[in-house]
Order: sequence, then C-alpha cells, then structure tokens
Amino acid sequence: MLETIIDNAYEWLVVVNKDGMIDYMNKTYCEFLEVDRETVVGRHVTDVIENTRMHIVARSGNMELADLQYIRGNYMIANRVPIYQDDEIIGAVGTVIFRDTEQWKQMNTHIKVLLSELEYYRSGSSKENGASYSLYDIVGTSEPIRSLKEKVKQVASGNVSVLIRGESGTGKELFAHSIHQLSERSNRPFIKVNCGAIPDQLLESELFGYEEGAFTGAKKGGKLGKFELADKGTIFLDEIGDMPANMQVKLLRVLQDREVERVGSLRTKKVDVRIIAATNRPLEAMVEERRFREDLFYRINVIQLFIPALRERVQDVKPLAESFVRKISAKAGKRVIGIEDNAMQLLLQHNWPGNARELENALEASVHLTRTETVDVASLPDYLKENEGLVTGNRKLKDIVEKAECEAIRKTLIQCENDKLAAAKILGIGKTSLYDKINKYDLV
Ligand SMILES: Nc1ncnc2c1ncn2[C@@H]1O[C@H](COP(=O)(O)OP(=O)(O)OP(=O)(O)O)[C@@H](O)[C@H]1O
Repeated sequence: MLETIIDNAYEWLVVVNKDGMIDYMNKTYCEFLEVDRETVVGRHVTDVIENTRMHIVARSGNMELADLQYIRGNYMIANRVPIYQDDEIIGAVGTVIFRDTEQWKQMNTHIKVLLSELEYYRSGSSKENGASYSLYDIVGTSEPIRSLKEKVKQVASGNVSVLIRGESGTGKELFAHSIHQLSERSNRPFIKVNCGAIPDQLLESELFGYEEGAFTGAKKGGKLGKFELADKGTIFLDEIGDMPANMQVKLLRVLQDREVERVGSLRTKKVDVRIIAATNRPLEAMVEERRFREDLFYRINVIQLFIPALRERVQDVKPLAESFVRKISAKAGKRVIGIEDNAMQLLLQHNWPGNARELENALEASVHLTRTETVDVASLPDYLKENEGLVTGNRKLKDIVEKAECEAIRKTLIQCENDKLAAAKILGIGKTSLYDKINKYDLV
C-alpha cells in the first residue's frame, strides 16, 4: 500500500544509502528521467540524476530544503533530508516538490490572488446557477420525464458531451446540474456560461481568460477563463445556438485539442472539461443555413436529451405545482398547504408557453397573494382566468363552444409551430375551414 501511495504521490522521490547509491526511486521520477527502475537501484545517484547533491547530504547529514536544481531542462525545487538510525546517518531521502520554477513562482506569488479569484467566480457562478440540483429535484411523473431521468443515470458517469434541448423554462439547466452531480466530477466545479447573454466581444475572454496587458482595461494579473475554472469539472454552455460564428470556431478547437489559449497569450494550457450544452434553437436548420457549424454540432451532439414542453406532458403540472407551492411557501415563511381544486383546474388548462418557469412564477405570486392557507382562484394571475368561463359554465353554450374552439385552434397552432396544414390535420378539419376560423377568432 505504501508503495502505491509513494508511486502516485505528486512528489518525485529518491532514497540513497550513505555511499550515495540509489536504494529506491519512485515510478514517476523514473518516468521523468526515462530510466528503468530495476536498473537504477544500486547505481550511484550522480550517474542517474543531473546536478544532484543527494550523496553529499547522505554524507554530511545537513538537510537542504527548497534548493534549486536543474534537471533535464527544468529548474526543480529539491528537498534533501538525511536519514538517521540510532544517531548514525544511513542515507538520505530526496523529493522534488514543484517540478519547475514556473509552477513554483506561480504557486507562491499568485496563489492567494488566484485562489480568491477562483473562489469569487465559483461562488458567483453558483449564485447565478442557484442551488445545485440533482435528479431528486426534478419533479414529474410523465413518461418523458421518467425516461429522461433514466437516460441521465446512464450517461452521467461518462465524459461524453450532452446536448439538452427543449423550450425555455423546461428544466434544461436542472438536467445539466443532475448530470454533473451524478458524475465522477461532482466535487469539481460546475461552471455555467450563458452564451447568449455575454456580448460577442467579451465572450472569448470570458471563456478562455486573458493575460495581463492583453488589451486596454485588462485586469492586472490577467483573468482566468471559464474553461480553466471548470478544469476537471463540467462547463454548461447555455444557449449555445446563440454563439457567434467566430467563437464557434474557437470552441471547436478547444473541444478537439482539449487546450485553451488565453487572449494575449502565446501558450496553450491543457484543460479537462466535460461539455454540456443547451439550446432551444433548431440547430439542424441553423446548420443547413450555415449559421451553426456542422462540425461543432456533431461534437456537442453526442448524447441528446430532449425535454418536451410542459403542455405536452400535462400530467406533470399537478406534481410540479404542488412541489413549487411547498418550496415557495417554505422560502417565504408563509403557511400555504395546498392548491384548491378549481385553481388546479385552471393550472391544468393553461398552455404554459413559459413551461415550468412560468408555472413557478405564477405560483410564487399566488403564494404571496393568497389570504387563505391554500392557493385559490382569486390568488392566481388574471391571465390564467381567461378561460374561467369554461370551467364554471356560467355563460351561454354558444360562447363556451366558441371559446373552446378558439382555444383548441390557438393551442394546436402553437404545437405545430404555426404550420396550418399540420394543425388542420390534427384538428380533423379542412385547411380552408381552419383559415376561416383563424380569421374569425383573429388568431393570426
Ligand atoms: N421538472 C422540474 N422539476 C422541478 N423544477 C423544475 C422542473 N423543470 C423546471 N423547473 C424549474 O423551472 C425553472 C426553470 O428551469 P431551468 O432554468 O432549468 O430551465 P431552462 O430550460 O434551462 O430555461 P432557459 O432555456 O430559459 O435557460 C427553474 O426554477 C427550475 O427549478
């Protein structure tokens, strides 16, 4: 066990006897020196390691700490410690802690700045992202939600890119969080980038960072990009369909080479980041129109999760509404214990173009407004009550029928993305008849 620990330790390690002969050298050190472990044991340390002083320390018994040593083209920071047994020197142990001065300098002079900057961004991004969600937080009993959860369990542990699609407010971010939570990367950062919300000219430095002096106004010490922040973790590229063309090229390069280049830097840095992207844009059509790069599309579209709109899984409205009420009332410190039946009827009837987010917002208002211990019709937003007549039946039959007809046509047109022929087919009426009704109800 000890051997495994030592072999996998970050430090390179060598042990010599009092004559300077190597007794032990760990695996990573041998690999760096390109020597065979079996053959180094018994050789004098000066034959194996450049500029070493291990044999001197093994003789003098004087410890040498943080000494600069030039090995194979790099300056190393070496520690050499004598080993005593019964007051007698029997050898020395040497470690190389930081493998080159670049790393050492960075660790020493910038570590505080870097760590605090990292913390700032991490906490900032977790604030942006809200709480970290897991599969458990995804509410819904419909078949699509159940099978999506199964799929998440299957794909989470790999490193494959996942593309999450669905209208705004369907829970794409929630699924992205859940994948990260279930993956081996869960104790590493989850960094969200809203590709649509960052101005084009800032996106590159947001994603890849910049060096000090890269441009006017660049911060002293430069800035870490989101890819570097997400190293060993997950980056969530929200609204990827809104990414400008020049950035699509750069992103593709990062995905292919797994390395980033800060703005104003000549060096590249390896990053190990899992990509989860989300969009509600028709990427295939955008590829056809050359607005989205085909090669990038294939890179991100390895596994696809499609979350249907809430109106297509009405079964989820009730459990979602109940869960939102519990969550909102707990947060608001208000006792609201349920939703009245006729209020639930209104929720079930609504089309929810804004999906779960709209439902959550409607109930947020309602929990605050209700004068009772339940969400009642009076507390719901007015726009949900436009169809109330249908529920309570306090109108003439003709009006009720017309209202129902108008609603059915409106919803079907939304469902078919305004494709009149498809809508007419679903409704079982002719195209001309549909046009007449669209005119009658002023639905264009
Ligand atoms: N199945 C669900 N269970 C519980 N909460 C949900 C569910 N779906 C969505 N929500 C809630 O609805 C809100 C919107 O979800 P989210 O931000 O994940 O949507 P989105 O698809 O990423 O939206 P956008 O495309 O606008 O970024 C969040 O507050 C989220 O918690």
